[in-house]
Amino acid sequence: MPKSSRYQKVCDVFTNKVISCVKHTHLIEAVRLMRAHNVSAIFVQEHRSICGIWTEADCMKLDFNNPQIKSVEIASVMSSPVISISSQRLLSDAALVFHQYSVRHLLVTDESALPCGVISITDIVRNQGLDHYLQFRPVNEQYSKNISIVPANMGVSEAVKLMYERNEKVILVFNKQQNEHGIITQRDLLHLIIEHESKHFCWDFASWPLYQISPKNSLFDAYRLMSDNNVRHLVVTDTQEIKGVLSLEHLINEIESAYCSELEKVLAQRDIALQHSQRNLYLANKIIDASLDGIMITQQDGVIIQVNPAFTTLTGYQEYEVIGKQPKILSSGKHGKSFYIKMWQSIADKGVWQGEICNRKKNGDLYTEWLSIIQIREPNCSEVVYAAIFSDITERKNAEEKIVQLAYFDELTGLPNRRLFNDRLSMALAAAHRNNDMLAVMFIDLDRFKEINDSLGHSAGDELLKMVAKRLQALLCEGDTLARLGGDEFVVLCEVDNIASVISLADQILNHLNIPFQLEGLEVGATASIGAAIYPEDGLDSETLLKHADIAMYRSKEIGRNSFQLFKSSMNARSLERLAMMSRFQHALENDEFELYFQPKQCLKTQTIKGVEALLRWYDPTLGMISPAQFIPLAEELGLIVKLDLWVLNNAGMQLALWQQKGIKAGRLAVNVSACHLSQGKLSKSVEQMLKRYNLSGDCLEIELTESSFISSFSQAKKQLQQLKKMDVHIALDDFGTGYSALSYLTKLPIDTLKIDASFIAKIPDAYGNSEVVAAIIAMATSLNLCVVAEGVEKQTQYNYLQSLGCDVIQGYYYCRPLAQRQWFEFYAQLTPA
Ligand SMILES: Nc1nc2c(ncn2[C@@H]2O[C@@H]3COP(=O)(O)O[C@H]4[C@@H](O)[C@H](n5cnc6c(=O)[nH]c(N)nc65)O[C@@H]4COP(=O)(O)O[C@H]3[C@H]2O)c(=O)[nH]1
Repeated sequence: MPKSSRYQKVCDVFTNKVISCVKHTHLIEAVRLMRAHNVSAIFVQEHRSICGIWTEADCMKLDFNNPQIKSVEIASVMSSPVISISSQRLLSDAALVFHQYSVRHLLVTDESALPCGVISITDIVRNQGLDHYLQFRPVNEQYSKNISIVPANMGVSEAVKLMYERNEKVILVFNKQQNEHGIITQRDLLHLIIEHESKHFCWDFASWPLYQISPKNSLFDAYRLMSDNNVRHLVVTDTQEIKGVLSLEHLINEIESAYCSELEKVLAQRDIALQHSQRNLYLANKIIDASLDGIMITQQDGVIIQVNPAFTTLTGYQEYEVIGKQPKILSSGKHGKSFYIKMWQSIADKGVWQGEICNRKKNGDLYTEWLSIIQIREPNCSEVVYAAIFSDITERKNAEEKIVQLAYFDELTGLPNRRLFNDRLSMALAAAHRNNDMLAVMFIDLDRFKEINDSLGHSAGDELLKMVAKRLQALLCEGDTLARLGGDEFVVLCEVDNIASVISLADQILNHLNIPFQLEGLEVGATASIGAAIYPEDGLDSETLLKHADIAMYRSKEIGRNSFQLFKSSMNARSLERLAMMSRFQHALENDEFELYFQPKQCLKTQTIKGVEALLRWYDPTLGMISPAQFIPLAEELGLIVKLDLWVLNNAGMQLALWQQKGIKAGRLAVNVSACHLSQGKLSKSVEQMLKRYNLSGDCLEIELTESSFISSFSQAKKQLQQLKKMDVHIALDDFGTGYSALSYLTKLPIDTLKIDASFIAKIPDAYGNSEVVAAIIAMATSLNLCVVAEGVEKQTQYNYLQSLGCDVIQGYYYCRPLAQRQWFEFYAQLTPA
C-alpha cells in the first residue's frame, strides 16, 4: 500500500450521505431516490435502524416481465444483513472487510455506532494513488471479449435475462437500420423500472454513440476517457472492429488486484513486524523477569502496572500487593517534597532521572537504592508510562561509609585518626593564620600502657583505651579535636586564648586520668605524659607543631611521667640527642660497643658471695656512658632487643667459661632477658645453644625475667621455662612488687628466686607499710620455698632489717656496685685470699 495512504481512515474517503427508505417502499420509489441522489445503492430501514441494502447490480435479479415490477416492495429484493464499518477504521481494514464478505458497499458508522455514510470499494481504489500502475497496463489485457450483441428490436426483458444468464454487466445493441451500435448497462436497468410500460425494445434503452478505445491504449487513457465523459463503459475497437467492452469495473478490478497484492505485501510485512515485535516483547519480558534490578512500570497517573520478580526480592512486596497501587507505598518519608519535585522536573525535561533514594521495604526496613526513572512515550498515542529500575545499594553505601570510617577514624575508639587529624590541623592553622588565633597541639601518651596490656591482656588494654578516649573527650569543648594516632598515643587540637588555659586543660586531663578505671573487675590506675606546642610560638606548620608537642611529651616521660610539659626550644636538643642515640645504637650493636658489668650478691646467712648479676653497659665515644634504662627501651623500639639479648647471653657464656678456667666459684651468673625473647618462644633454644657452645652446665646460669614476660602468652612462657628447667637453668622473677604481682605465677611457673624491687628496699625500714610489704613477700617466698633477693640495698639499716626478716640474699651498693670485668676479678680475688 502506498505509504501516504497507509494510515488513511474510512472517514477520509467515504460519502457522508446515507440514502435510505423504509421496508415497504416500492422499487420505483427507491430507484427515483437513487437517481435523485445519484447513488448506486440504497439502504432499507426498519424501526430507524438499517436492515438491508439494494444496489444497481441487484437489478439483474429482477423479472422485467412482471408487470408489477414497479410496485415490488424493496424488502423482498434487498440484501441483508448490511455489513458496516466504523469511520475510524483504517482503509486497509475496510479493504479486508470488502474482501471477506464479497460486497461492494459498506455502511459507515460513527463513534456512536450510528450510520453516517457509505463507502464503496471504488472509493478505496480511487484513493490509493495507483494511477502510475494503470499507465503501465494496456487495455488489451483487461476488457471483456465475449460481449453479447443483440438486435435493436429484441425485447428488453429478454436482453436482461440474457445478461443475467451470461453474468454480463453490459450488452451491446446493434441497430441495423442506422448501422449504429448502442450499449445497455446495469444502471440503464434502473430506467427500465421507471419506464417499464412505455419502452419494450433494447434500442429504446441503449446509449449511443459509443465511446471507443484501442486495445493498445493504456488503462490510464481509458480511465481518463471515462472520467472526462462521465461514462463507465468503453467499447474496445481495433481498426473499426468491435473487440469487446472495457468497463470501469475492469479498471477497478485491475487497480483492486494491484491494491490487493500491495495489501498482501503490507500484511506480510505487518506479520513479520508483528512477529518481530512479539519476539521483542517476549525477550523484553524475559529480560525484565531475569533482571537482578528491581523494575516497576507505572502509568502516567502513577498507578503500578507491572513489577518483576527482583522487585519482590528487593522490596518484599508480592506483585498482587502493588499492582494498581501508587509507588508511594515504598516511600520512606526520608525525602522532602522538594526532592520529588526536582525528580519529576528532571523527568519532564530530560525524560530521565537517576539518583539515590531511601525507600522502605514491606517489613519496614529502610534501604538505599540507586534508581533510574525513564519516561516512555507509547508509539502512535500520547500515553506515557514510567519505568523505574533500581538496585539495593545499602550494602555498598555501608561499605563506603565503613571505608570512610576506616580511612578517617580509629576503629577502636571511633576518634579521628592521624589522617583526619592532619586535615583538621591544616584547616585550623589556615583559619588561625587569618584570624590571628592561638592553637594548642597536645600529645597525650599513657604511661606504662604496655604493662597493662601485657598483664591484663589486649582486650582489657583496648577497653582501657576506649575509656580514656571517653574521659578525654568529655573534657574538651565543641570544636576541639581529639584523635588517636595509634597505640596509647592521643592528640588534642584546640583553640586557646592563652598559655594558662593550655596548662589548665593538661592539669584536668592528668587529674581525670588519675581516677582509677574499672577494668574487668579490677581498679586500674592510668597516668599520662603530656606535651604541648602552641601556634604560632612553637611552630607555624602542622609538622613542626606535632614534632614539638611530641618532644615535649617525651620530656614529660623523662622527668618521671604523669606530668605535663610545654615545648621549650631547649627540648629540641634533647630530642635530637635521642635521634642520634637511635642511629648510634645500631652501629654499636654491629661494632661490639657493649660491655658486661658484674654485680655480686651476698648471702645474708653465710656472708659469702651468692651469685653475680650481669648488667649491660654501653659506652659511646661521642655520647658517653649510656644507661640500660635509656637504651633498652630504644632497642625494643628498634626491634633489636632479641639481638641484644643474644649478645648478652653469648658474652655471659664466655665469662662463665673464663671463670671456670680461672677457678672462680661465685655461684650463678644472672642474665636479664627481655619479655619479647621469651614470648617469641626462642629463649630456651638460645640458652641451649650458648651452653653447648661454651660447654657449660645449666646450673651455672640464672635467667632474670619480669612479670610482663609471662602475661602476653602464659602457656608459651611456661613451656619455655620448663625447657630451661630441664637444662638446670635457674629462673628469677625480677622487680617483684612493681607489676601486678600475680601470686599465681609463683606456683604455676618453675620459678626459683624472687627479687624484691629496689623501690621497696629504698623505703625500709619505715612506718608507712613498706616494711610490712617486704616482710610479707619474704614470708610468702619462704613458704613457697623460693629464694628471696633484695635489690638495691645501700644502707646498713636496710641490711639489718632484711637480715631480721630472714631474707636470703642481698644485692646493692652496700655489698658491691656493678663492676667492669677487671674490677670484678679484683673484687673476687679479695674475697678469697690465696
Ligand atoms: N640505685 C641503686 N641501683 C642499684 C643498686 N644495686 C644495683 N643497682 C642497679 O639496679 C639495676 C638492677 O638491675 P635490674 O633490676 O635487673 O634492672 C636492669 C635491667 O632491667 C635492665 N638491664 C640491665 N642489663 C640488661 C641486659 O643485659 N639485658 C636486659 N634485657 N636488660 C638489662 O636495665 C635495668 C637497669 O640496669 P642498671 O642501670 O645496670 O641498674 C642495675 C643496677 O646497676 C643500688 O644499691 N642502688
